[in-house]
Amino acid sequence: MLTFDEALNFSTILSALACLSAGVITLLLLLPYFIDQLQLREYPGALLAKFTSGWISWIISRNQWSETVDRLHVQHGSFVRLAPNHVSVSGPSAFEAIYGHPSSAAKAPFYDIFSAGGAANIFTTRDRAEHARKRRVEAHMFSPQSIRTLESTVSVHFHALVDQWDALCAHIQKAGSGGAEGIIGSVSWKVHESRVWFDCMPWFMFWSFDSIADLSFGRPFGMLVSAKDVVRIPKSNASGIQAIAEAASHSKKTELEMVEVPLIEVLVKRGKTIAALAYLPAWAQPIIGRLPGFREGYGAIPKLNGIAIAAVADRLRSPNGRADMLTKLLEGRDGEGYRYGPQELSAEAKTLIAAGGDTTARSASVLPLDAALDGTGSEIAPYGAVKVLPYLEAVVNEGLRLHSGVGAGLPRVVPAGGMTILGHHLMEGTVVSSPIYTLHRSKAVWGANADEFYPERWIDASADTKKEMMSSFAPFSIGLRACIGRNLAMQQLQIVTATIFRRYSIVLQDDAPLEIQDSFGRKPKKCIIGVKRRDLKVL
Ligand code: HEM
Repeated sequence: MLTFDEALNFSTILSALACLSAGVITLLLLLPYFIDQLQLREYPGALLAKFTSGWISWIISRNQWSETVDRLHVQHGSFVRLAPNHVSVSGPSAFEAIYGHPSSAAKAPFYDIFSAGGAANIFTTRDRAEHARKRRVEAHMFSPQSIRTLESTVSVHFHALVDQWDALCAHIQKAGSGGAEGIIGSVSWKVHESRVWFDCMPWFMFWSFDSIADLSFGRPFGMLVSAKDVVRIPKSNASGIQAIAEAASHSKKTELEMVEVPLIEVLVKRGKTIAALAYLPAWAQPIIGRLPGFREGYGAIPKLNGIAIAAVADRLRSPNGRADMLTKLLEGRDGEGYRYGPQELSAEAKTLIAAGGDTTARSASVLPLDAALDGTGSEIAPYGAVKVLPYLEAVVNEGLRLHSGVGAGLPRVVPAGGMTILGHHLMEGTVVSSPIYTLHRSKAVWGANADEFYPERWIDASADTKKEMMSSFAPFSIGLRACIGRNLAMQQLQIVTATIFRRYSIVLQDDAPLEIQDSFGRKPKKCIIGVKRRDLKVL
């Protein structure tokens, strides 16, 4: 038992320790601000952002990333400080300076967490030489010519999607003048007012992930047919990597124990957390990642690795002879004859699933589609017939402008010698980014109706205005690190928009703005639509 004096001493020591820790923490936060090594003190922004990268992480974890940065740019102008070492610069010239071909700014440490538990891949690597090597190996997989040859593979999944939606529409007749409701797989539907109503997001996800899995590994996940968010992963990622190595070297095949996980749910949980953690120092990520609110998303990171490992292992253990992207990755060599090993193969496969599996179309016009598609004799819009339709292209562009898959600024590090942007010299080592969300909504470029979905702007624009619009339109980013899957994404978006809007009459449940998950990827949380078959004379 402590005496009164001892207890007093003990509590004095505790208080002193607490004061000391608070002092050290305050000093650690304040010192860099006053030393101002990167000379960023003059840049405006949220007060906390000047002292800690915890501020931007907090904003991201609150689902307010793109809108907060956009609001700060409206309030303060082109330059906004997002963290002690990070400045966001808005506008087309800044975008070009940071990401365009002449720029040698490398990706920031932000990207490291995206390779956690696996090797760096084409999307995450920060090393210029490694990136160039990967890009050389993979570029031909995504050339317009290669993409055209994939049309017959992806068409199977367009058919599977319309088969499911036709089955949903059939409930309208069955319900007669009354209502009805039910579930296909894990997606619920309701019939009322002569339409079937459902959330289209899971359907587009199933379609998109099945297509990318088929293109990449020669077999779909089977989500569209089962209408369920279920894929299989190895019980342990290490055993999956071992299975890939064995299959690649044609040695014995160890039995691989598998478990089922929900892919879309894993991606959503991972997406909500990973970008918030990514801006924190590497040592803090596993600590914060284990706190309530982050734990589930942090735990989802290795699961995505597992999904990629399973897909590669499965495909190598039972090849089907089709020339899918994995075949090309296996055969692919850079100029020096380098080939991917098991870790690197699964890391690249992860990027294909995560980056390529989330492409959705938003809206379209039916009139020019009928004229172009009548007589093609196909239920699925052939790419050759739809890629030349200006209004369809305008609709897809407008969807990509307002709902671009990535809204945030992609962080880069200012290279040796510094970088001058809009007349401001930024020092070597400064993290710099330019937000796509703000670029796509600038009233100076897009006009007073910048926040409206108005495809006609792409048709009505004069040549000069169109040029200005194009320099402020970068859904796939630009330069050396621009999206490698752009051709595939545009082909998929144009076919799905044309096919769906030609076949069905679609209305939104309400006019309220879509609720968005604003992580590294931006996407609607859900989108309820009312669908019925259009009365087409020719199909
Ligand atoms: C509408 C659909 C898509 C959008 C809006 C989109 C957008 C982007 C953006 C903005 C980047 C730059 C990311 C950064 O710098 O951090 C990127 C990179 C990338 N995307 Fe996409 N993407 C789409 C579809 C696809 C598809 C279908 C694939 C492949 C199957 C793909 C594969 C990649 C890869 C591998 C990179 C990294 C490229 C590199 O660093 O060299 N994307 N994408």
